[in-house]
Amino acid sequence: MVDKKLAGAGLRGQSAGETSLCTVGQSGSGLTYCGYDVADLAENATFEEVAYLLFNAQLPNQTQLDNYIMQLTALRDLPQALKEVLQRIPADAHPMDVMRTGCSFLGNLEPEVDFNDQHKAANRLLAAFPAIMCYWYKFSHEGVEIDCVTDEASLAGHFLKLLRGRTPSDQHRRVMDVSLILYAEHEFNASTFTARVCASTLSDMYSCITGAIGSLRGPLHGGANEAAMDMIQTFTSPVDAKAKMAEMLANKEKIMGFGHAIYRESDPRNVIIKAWSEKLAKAHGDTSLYDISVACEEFMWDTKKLFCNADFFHASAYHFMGIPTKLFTPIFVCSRLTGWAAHVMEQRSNNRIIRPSADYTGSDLRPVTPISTRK
Ligand SMILES: CC(=O)SCCNC(=O)CCNC(=O)[C@H](O)C(C)(C)COP(=O)(O)OP(=O)(O)OC[C@H]1O[C@@H](n2cnc3c(N)ncnc32)[C@H](O)[C@@H]1OP(=O)(O)O
Ligand SMILES: O=C([O-])CC(=O)C(=O)O
Repeated sequence: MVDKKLAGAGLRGQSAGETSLCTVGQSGSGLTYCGYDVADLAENATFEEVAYLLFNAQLPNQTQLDNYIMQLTALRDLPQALKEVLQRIPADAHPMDVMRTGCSFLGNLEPEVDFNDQHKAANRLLAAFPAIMCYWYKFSHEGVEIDCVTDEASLAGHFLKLLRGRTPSDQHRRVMDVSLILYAEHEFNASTFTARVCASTLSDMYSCITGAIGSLRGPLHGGANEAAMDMIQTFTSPVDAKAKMAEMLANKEKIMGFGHAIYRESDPRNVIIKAWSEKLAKAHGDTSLYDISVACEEFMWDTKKLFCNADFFHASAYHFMGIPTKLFTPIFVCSRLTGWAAHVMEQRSNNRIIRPSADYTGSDLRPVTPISTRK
C-alpha cells in the first residue's frame, strides 16, 4: 500500500470541491479539523469543544463551552411520538436503520423550515441521537422504557449512562469522548459527500443527515467496526488469528478494519485508539482480545502492507467497555453528525448543485421495435 496511487475508479484522487473543515493524509499532520491536529484535540479537548469548533470554525472559550453544553443538555429528551415509533421497531432491526428512521422522523416533528435554523437542527440531532439509539435498544432488547435525560454533562457520559443505567467510570467516559473526537470529521468521505450532494439541492438538514446515515451503514465505511469485532471474536489466539486471516486472504476476502481510501501507510487515529484499547484491556483484566488484535495488525502489515484504520481497535476498545457490538456503528453516527452538519452548512454557504457527468458505455442509438417482434 505504500506505493498506492490516488487515482482511478471511485473518483479517487479527484477534487470534488473545497473545504476549510478538514485535511486528510497530508504529510506532517495526518488529520486536522479546522487547523488542529486530531491527536492534539484528542489529548487536550472534549467532544463538545470539537463539535463547537466544527460548527463555528473556532474553539470555544470557557463561557461559550458552558453555554453550549447547557444548550445541548436541554435538547436531549425525545418527543413522545418519536418514542412510540422507536417502540415499534423490532429488536432484530439493523441499528443503523433505527438511527436513519429516528433522524428522519424527528425531521417530521421539528422540521428545519429555514436555513437560519441549521445550527438548531444540528444541535438537536447531536443531543438526541444517544437517546434515539439507547431508547430503542433498551426497549426492544430488555423491555425497559428508559428516561432519555441524564445528569451527565458530556455526550460521552450521557450515552454510557443511558445504556447502562449507572454513572460511568472516568476512564470509560474519557475513552468514549476521545472516540467521538476521532470519528467526528473526515473530509469528503462517502457519507459526508452524500450529505453534501443532498445539501447542494437545497434540501433540509434532516434529509442530508438521513442520507449520510445510509451511506455510513455499509461495511466498507462505518460498518467496518462491527464487522471487525465479529471477526476477532472468532479467533481463539494470536496464532489462530494469523492462520484464519491467511485463509481469508487466500479466499480474496476483505479484512474489515484494514486499509483506507486516502491514507497510504497508517491512519493517525489508530495509534490513539489502540493505546486506549490496551489500557482498557488491562483494566478489564483479560488482554487476550487485545493481543489477538495486535497479531492481526502485525499479520496484515507483514503480508499485505495493509494497516489498521480507525475502526479496527475501536472494536476491542468498545468491547472492553461492555458496549454491544450492534451499537458500534450508531456511535459513529453520534460523532460524525458533527462533520456531516458542518459540511452541509459549508456547502450551503457557497452552493452550486453537485451534478457530475458520466462516461457513457451503453448501446449505440437504436430504434424501439414493435413488442411482438422482440425476442
Ligand atoms: C471509518 C472508515 O470508513 S475507514 C474504512 C472502513 N472500511 C473497512 O475497513 C473495510 C475494509 N477496507 C476496504 O474495503 C478498503 O481498504 C477501503 C474501502 C477502505 C478502501 O478501498 P480502496 O481505496 O479501493 O482500497 P485500495 O485501492 O487501497 O485497495 C488496494 C488493494 O488492496 C486490497 N485491499 C484493500 N483493503 C483491503 C482489506 N481490508 N482486506 C483485503 N484486501 C484489501 C484491495 O482489494 C485492492 O486489491 P486489488 O488491487 O487486488 O483489487
Ligand atoms: O475517509 C474515508 O474514506 C472514510 C472515513 O470516513 C474515515 O476514515 O473516517
